[in-house]
Amino acid sequence: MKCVFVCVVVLAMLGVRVQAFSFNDLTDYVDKHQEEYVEALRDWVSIESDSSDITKRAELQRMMGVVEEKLRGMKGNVSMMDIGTETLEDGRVVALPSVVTAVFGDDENKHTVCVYGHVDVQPARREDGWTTDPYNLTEINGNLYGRGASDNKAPVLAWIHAVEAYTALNMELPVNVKFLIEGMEETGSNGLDVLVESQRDAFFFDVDYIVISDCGWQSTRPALTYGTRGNCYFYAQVEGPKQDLHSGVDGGAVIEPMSDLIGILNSLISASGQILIPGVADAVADFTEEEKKIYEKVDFDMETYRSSIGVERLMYDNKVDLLAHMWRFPTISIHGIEGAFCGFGTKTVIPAKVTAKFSIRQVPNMNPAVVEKQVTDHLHGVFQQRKSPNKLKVKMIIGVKPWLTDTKNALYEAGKRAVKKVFSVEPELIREGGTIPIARTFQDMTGKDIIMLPIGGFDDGLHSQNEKISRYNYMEGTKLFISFLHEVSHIKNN
Ligand SMILES: CC(C)C[C@H](N)C(=O)NCC(=O)O
Repeated sequence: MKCVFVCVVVLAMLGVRVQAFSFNDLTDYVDKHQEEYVEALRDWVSIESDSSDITKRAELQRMMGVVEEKLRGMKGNVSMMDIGTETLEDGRVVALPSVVTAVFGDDENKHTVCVYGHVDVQPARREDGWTTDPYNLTEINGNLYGRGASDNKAPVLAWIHAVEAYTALNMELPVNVKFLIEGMEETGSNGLDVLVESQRDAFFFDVDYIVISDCGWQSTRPALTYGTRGNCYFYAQVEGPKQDLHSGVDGGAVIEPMSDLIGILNSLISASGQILIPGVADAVADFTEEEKKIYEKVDFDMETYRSSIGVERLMYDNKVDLLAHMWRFPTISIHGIEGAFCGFGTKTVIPAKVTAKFSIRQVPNMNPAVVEKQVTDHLHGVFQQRKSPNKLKVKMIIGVKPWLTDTKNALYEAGKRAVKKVFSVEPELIREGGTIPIARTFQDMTGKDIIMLPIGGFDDGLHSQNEKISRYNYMEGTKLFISFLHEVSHIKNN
């Protein structure tokens, strides 16, 4: 408190008036700066910071520099943390993008909140079926379309703008705020867990709470998220002839790698979504009656969801089972096959080497190391039965554990009050089917309380064509973060 008093006196002597907290002034500030916020998002979206494409690594590093510059401009204590290198499939060693950290305030009488976010994106090309240029933010009917708009550039900007609003109005930040912004989230947060471990007694020493806004609501109702699934991402490669062959000339003479690959992929999952790999489902935590009751109450309209994603029928015909399979059961998705013919036209090739990419979402109490062995043994077993002369290689590329927390604590209460203040409704408590790789690391390595405070809409189309965030969610989300910081400052020390 003494420190706060001294600061106020010094600022008064310098003729700077410290304004008392006024939520209305802060929200007016956000409303008046809407266009600037949209322009900032436009600048960020224009950078193709795709972490999965090594040819875009310079752009990704430029993106990290833009974040650094913005935070420096706000007079934060900013660092660009080097997180080492990664070795690519072809053996090349390349630098990982720097992680940006920034510190606003070090008042030991205040709580310290660490905001985690990422500014890398999934790939996007106009030809994928986008109606607008994915890297040129385009507003249509109140929605801001662009790759990374919702995942996770607008939420990161909203956090920055929340802090900026306090300082621009000479209003004291109610808590110390630290930022940790990375550029590899979409590909498993490579290098970040090592950084978190090494910073446990440095950057994290005074952090009380970690907040993540890298997810979305389940409906139009604001939500607080208390669980994410993990992910095990696999490559399965079948290699046959020394080069591609002609299916007319050579077809019939060779056992085709693609047929082998499709054959083994077909052994992963049944038509009704049941995982067929022995042992994988055994570790899954029991689905309790208590949990079912929670899911029954979730404000989620299956029909709205079904039509928003454009399918005829969903895998389950009741809300509880559907939510359970989106949030708390493992699922297998087959993403693509490298080396396979996938262009326009009717090329009649026999591909010589094909690599399938698939992933298995992880839930409590699965263990990626165990899943890796189960999948590898299973695929080799099925492949062996085919008696193929081709070669199979199976490799787990990403192995991330799920995250789950208890919401009965002061942090979630602060989140609830913040939502109520801005949206005049109680938030929904939801889980998330996607993966935030570092969430579990934060939990295990720092032991800090974590909250997920999403501002994305349920229909934002993350990773898909026409990803967007609504102007409403972006602006009200900024107000939510302002309110949250204020509410956290009221948490009593134990
Ligand atoms: C909805 C997810 C938690 C958002 C996240 N940024 C993400 O896409 N993570 C990677 C994933 O594949 O889930």
